[in-house]
Amino acid sequence: MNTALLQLTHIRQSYDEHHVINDLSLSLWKGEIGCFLGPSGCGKTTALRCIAGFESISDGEILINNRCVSDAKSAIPPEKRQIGMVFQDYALFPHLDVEANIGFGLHKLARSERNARVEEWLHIVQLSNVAKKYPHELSGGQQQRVALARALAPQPALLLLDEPFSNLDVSLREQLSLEVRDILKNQGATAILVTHDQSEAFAIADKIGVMYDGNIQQWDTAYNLYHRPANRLVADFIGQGVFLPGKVIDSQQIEIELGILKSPEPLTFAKNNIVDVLMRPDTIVHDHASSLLATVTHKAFKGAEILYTLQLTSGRKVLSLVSSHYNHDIGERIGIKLITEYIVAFKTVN
Ligand SMILES: Nc1ncnc2c1ncn2[C@@H]1O[C@H](COP(=O)(O)OP(=O)(O)OP(=O)(O)O)[C@@H](O)[C@H]1O
Repeated sequence: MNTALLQLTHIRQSYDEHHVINDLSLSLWKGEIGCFLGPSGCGKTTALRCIAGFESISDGEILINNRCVSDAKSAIPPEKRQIGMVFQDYALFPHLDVEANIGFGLHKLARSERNARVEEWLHIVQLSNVAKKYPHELSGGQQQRVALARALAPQPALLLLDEPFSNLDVSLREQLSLEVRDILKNQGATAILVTHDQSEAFAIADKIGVMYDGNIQQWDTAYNLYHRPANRLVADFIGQGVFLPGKVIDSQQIEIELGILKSPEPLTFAKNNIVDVLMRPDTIVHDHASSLLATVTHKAFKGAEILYTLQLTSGRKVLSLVSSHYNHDIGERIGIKLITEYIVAFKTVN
């Protein structure tokens, strides 16, 4: 018995001759928050629209709660899929006040029950004090909270959020995405979010699908996408870093110019293979006592940390994230050491 709340199996979708979704599969479990992350045009919104039922699919199958809602031959209309939606532009009803917006999808409930549900959601999204106001009288963040409450009040099986924070300024975006995560988790809601903002995806999602050309390259936790990227596309897209050439010594060791890296698990390369090894800014750690030296060629102040660009003896450059208490000058030579839990390496492309 399949227990995923949402299951996409080899789905395809195209506009005319243009294939937008190519053989996309995923499982999202009840109570999980998923996210489609990827560059513009990779098909994130289209994938969400297929799940919502606004687009039909030409191949594969979409199941919600074990019920087929779309396949190549048939599709259940959006309003019968038990989904809630939150859009980038909030899409609130301008002629209805906050209370009426939240109560909009609750017409099947008796009036007292509906009022109680609206009251409860006003409290959850902390908008009881503006219950009688109209959307145009609210800030962007408040409007998005109303949209969230309106979508969740009817208790949908699945909530879909399309770039919900992109109209908000950066600081509010981060704060609201954490708030929304808490609300979804407290309600036990299952949700999928579309974004091209990594920090937003990291802040809110349990599982993130990095998309390219209409397919998911890796469906995984933020930690694994960053530390254990499945391929070069994911490694390049997620976080920062550079590749250094390395030589495979044996099944668990690779030599790079900074020393020998040991892998806790067997590597898939043959001895003497030349590979590209991913160096994240947190792999290169500042260490006064180290005799391994690198020259500061650039620095970007980030507040708590400084992101240094360091030139190695070979002339190659790496990044290093260092506490901003260590404020070095351009041209200074500083001690570094390597900290790696996993080795991320890919076959060198010529
Ligand atoms: N209604 C449409 N008709 C024809 N082509 C479309 C339509 N909607 C989207 N596309 C095309 O499908 C591709 C994927 O679009 P989609 O909006 O899903 O990408 P996205 O990853 O959400 O991008 P963004 O981050 O820019 O919103 C793009 O090449 C786009 O031009």
